[in-house]
Amino acid sequence: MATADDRQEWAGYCGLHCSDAGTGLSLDVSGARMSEAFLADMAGPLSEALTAMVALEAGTEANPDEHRMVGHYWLRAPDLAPSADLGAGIRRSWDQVATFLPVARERYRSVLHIGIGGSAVGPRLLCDAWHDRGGLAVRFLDNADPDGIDRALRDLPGGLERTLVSVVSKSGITPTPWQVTHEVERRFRAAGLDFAAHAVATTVPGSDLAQHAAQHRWSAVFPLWQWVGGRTSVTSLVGLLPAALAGADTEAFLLGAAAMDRCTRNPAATANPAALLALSWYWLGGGRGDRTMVVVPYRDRLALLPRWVQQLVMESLGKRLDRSGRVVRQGLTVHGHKGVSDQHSYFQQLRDGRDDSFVTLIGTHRGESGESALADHLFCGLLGTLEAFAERGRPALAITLPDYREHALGALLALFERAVGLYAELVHVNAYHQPGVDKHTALPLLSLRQKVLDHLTESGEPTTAEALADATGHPPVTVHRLLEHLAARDLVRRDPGRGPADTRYTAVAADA
Ligand SMILES: O=P(O)(O)OC[C@H]1O[C@H](O)[C@H](O)[C@@H](O)[C@@H]1O
Repeated sequence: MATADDRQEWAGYCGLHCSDAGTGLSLDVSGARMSEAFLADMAGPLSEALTAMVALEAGTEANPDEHRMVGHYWLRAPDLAPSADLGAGIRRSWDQVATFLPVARERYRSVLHIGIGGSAVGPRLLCDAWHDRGGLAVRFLDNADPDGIDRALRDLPGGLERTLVSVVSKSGITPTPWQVTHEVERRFRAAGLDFAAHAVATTVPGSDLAQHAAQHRWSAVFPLWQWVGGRTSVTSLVGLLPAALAGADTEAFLLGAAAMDRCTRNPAATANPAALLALSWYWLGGGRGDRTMVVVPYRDRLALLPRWVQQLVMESLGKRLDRSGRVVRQGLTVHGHKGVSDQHSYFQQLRDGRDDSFVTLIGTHRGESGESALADHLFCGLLGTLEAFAERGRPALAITLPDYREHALGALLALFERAVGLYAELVHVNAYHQPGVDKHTALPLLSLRQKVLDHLTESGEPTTAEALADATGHPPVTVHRLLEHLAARDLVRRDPGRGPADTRYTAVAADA
């Protein structure tokens, strides 16, 4: 017999349960326990947010700080683009991939995808989710770690001679992809291979990367546009090219995203899953991100989803200023990995300790055809977690998908893109620029590295960090930290003293 609490829970669940027939996605935000009064109070701000979203999709300068439009929704609905030219450009980019695919499949067995941030996180999620679609083996070089490159090149199907190098950088100037590309080019040269014949670039026309690819006669250059941000580029060729090379059905992926976009244009909040998510985030975090969002996909193939959501949310919402220039230091912290695994780790704190987060559990009803009843163990882990959090009064949201195939995943990613855009409107921040990101943090230290090695080589004398600081004009702490690294790499000899101040360093070898 249902108790009064059960009936109350049931009423709240039914009132806010949102299912979209077009995508099969269902959203349950009842665990947020939003009040009727809150929903009523937010009707106005939400209406304004939805109106701003209509203007954004019509091509207004929704990113005023960079004087740009925001066009990732047009990527899956080119007819929405504010000009026929833009729409035609998007379709041409699809045609360019379709033409390239058979050539690539014939010539290559592997892909080395070089990119970082939004030029890697989304593509990696797609290629991991659909790793067995029978296409090329796609490996990601998304960090400046030579060991990571060695690992990616080890046992590369077909070896370097059958490998396509796909360099993705919207701006075309991000240092790490450049450094990694030069390193990979060295590996190709050492193997006696013509790197340019194996290389393609995806970047904004006219960028340094585009010019470099043209000058060095790389195989192809695929287009990006300034009105697509890195964190919202997964439905551009940034995601479509690697996914297509991996053998995925990228048309279904775009159709799923477009279907969710249609659903999240609905002005009725309770029928708009993105609106419900944005309102839940606002309610749970007081519009200040006072609770951390923990994203937990209950599928191994979606284990990289939290990293994609993390960049999308935190790079969009984590802003010092709001749109009127007030200092707000906004944000919404995201972490997570996968269920059920995480239930046996940090869930202890989430249920029992600090009450400063909310979970968003993401499950799929189906996996691979004919999978065992273990899939029910997995899904019941999700359901059990919802109950367990409710029991402790800890907020938990749930998103369920029919499966993790292209259409469903397109819908899921589009849902989060729209929810972030609506939430940003509710808290009045520009979600589409990233003034806090410095692409060039390593460059001054690399320059100092060379100065230190040159100085030690010229002097030949054991030298302290402070003396090198004076000689190079850098703080002694910075110089000492770098010297300790160079000593550990046997690039300088370290004569230890009692502490950092009286340790001396001498050059031992030419710059490695
Ligand atoms: O694609 P790129 O221009 O190389 O940029 C790669 C990344 O650089 C920065 O970190 C931006 O904040 C990210 O949004 C972007 O995805």
